Amino acid sequence: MQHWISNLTRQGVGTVLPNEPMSKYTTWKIGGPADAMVVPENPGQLSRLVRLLHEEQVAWMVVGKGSNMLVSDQGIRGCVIRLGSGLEQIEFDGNEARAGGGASFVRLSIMAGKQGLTGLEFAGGIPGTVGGAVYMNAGAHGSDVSRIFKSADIVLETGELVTYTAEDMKFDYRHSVLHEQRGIVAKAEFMLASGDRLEVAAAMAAYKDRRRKTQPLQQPCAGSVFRNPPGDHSARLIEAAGLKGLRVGGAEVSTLHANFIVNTGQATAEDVLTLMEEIKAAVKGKFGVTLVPEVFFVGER
Ligand SMILES: Cc1cc2nc3c(=O)[nH]c(=O)nc-3n(C[C@H](O)[C@H](O)[C@H](O)COP(=O)(O)OP(=O)(O)OC[C@H]3O[C@@H](n4cnc5c(N)ncnc54)[C@H](O)[C@@H]3O)c2cc1C
Ligand SMILES: NC(=O)C1=CN([C@@H]2O[C@H](COP(=O)(O)OP(=O)(O)OC[C@H]3O[C@@H](n4cnc5c(N)ncnc54)[C@H](OP(=O)(O)O)[C@@H]3O)[C@@H](O)[C@H]2O)C=CC1
Ligand SMILES: C=C(O[C@H]1[C@H](O)[C@@H](CO)O[C@H](OP(=O)(O)OP(=O)(O)OC[C@H]2O[C@@H](n3ccc(=O)[nH]c3=O)[C@H](O)[C@@H]2O)[C@@H]1NC(C)=O)C(=O)O
Repeated sequence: MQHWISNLTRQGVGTVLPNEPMSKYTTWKIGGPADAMVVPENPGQLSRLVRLLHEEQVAWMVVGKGSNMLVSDQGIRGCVIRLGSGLEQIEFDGNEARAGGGASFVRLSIMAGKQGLTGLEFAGGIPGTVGGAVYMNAGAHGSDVSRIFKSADIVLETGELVTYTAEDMKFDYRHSVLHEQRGIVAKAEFMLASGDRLEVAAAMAAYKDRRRKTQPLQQPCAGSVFRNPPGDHSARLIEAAGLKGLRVGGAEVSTLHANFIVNTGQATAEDVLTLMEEIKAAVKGKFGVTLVPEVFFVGER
């Protein structure tokens, strides 16, 4: 076992899982092993873990629910951090919601609705963590995280804990400052408004119904594969290029939604990457538009 892995085991910074298959932690169900996954159970363990990795110069990354991530078949060299139960708590204080970075974003939205709070209805079908949603400025149905975000406690690469406001986060379409400055969202606060419980529930049910009809929720996928180009929809371009149903190995352009790639059973990361390249080439050739991936490819290739 590598020195740093046995060292982490001794340091009490959370559960250490050597050689952990990442396919268990991605919604595509794809990905080779991480050298080690570490699951800190509380903010203190998280800070100490990041500080130790920094001191030992071990490469690390954080995974939420792996719903926007393509992990290489060779897996990930270094440490993958996944937030444990003490970083999944959700609480409400008046119109404010506070959630650990590892909390389910869907669960947060459902609980907010039950409290009679409005603002998180859009999150009902986004199957990630609060940390992943803040990192991505996740959004749907005309809203996104930036509209309700108040602040976040973030552990920086050095282990230092900072509190970032909405301005600090530099939110944009599927973008936050964390794309340039590495850090882990340990906790986030959202400012909601008091609303009508029944109206919130009805809006969420309508969004859910629309998703069921337009997105392949029953097949392993990672949501939209490509960002939308300004003023257009990647799905429209991919469908118009005649690519629905196109397959490479076990990866297929969804026949329901053209910007989703589904794992039909045994897809590898290479299958998905090759299919993405074919889609990009066809759309560029036909419409002159360069599609930009929304999903992150991580690991060794
Ligand atoms: C069926 C389906 C529907 C979807 N619909 C939508 C949608 O409508 N709108 C939308 O925006 N997205 C959608 N997505 C994509 C995805 O759910 C979102 O991007 C989500 O916010 C990712 O969260 P995650 O926890 O799974 O992040 P992951 O995929 O685990 O990670 C994504 C990125 O966030 C980083 N990250 C994760 N946790 C943290 C943390 N605590 N601190 C700092 N960085 C972190 C990771 O390092 C990585 O770079 C959909 C996906 C699926 C499968
Ligand atoms: N295709 C894929 O690869 C994946 C798709 N998904 C989809 O994403 C969505 C969220 O997934 P996940 O984060 O894992 O949460 P869950 O599916 O675990 O949802 C947790 C609970 O919330 C309920 N729920 C989910 N969405 C809504 C909503 N919009 N309004 C009200 N209640 C809701 C669920 O009810 P109920 O059981 O009735 O839905 C369930 O009781 C689900 O629709 C799921 O099917 C999730 C992961 C991977
Ligand atoms: C799923 C994601 O977010 C989704 C989010 O759920 C939905 C709903 O708000 O709006 C975006 O999709 P989208 O632009 O494809 O929205 P949809 O409403 O599904 O489709 C838009 C339009 O594209 C066209 N369309 C869609 C699907 C398809 O197979 N073919 C097609 O031509 C239709 O004209 C449709 O009206 C987000 N995607 C991006 C890249 O911005 C994600 O980011 O992972």
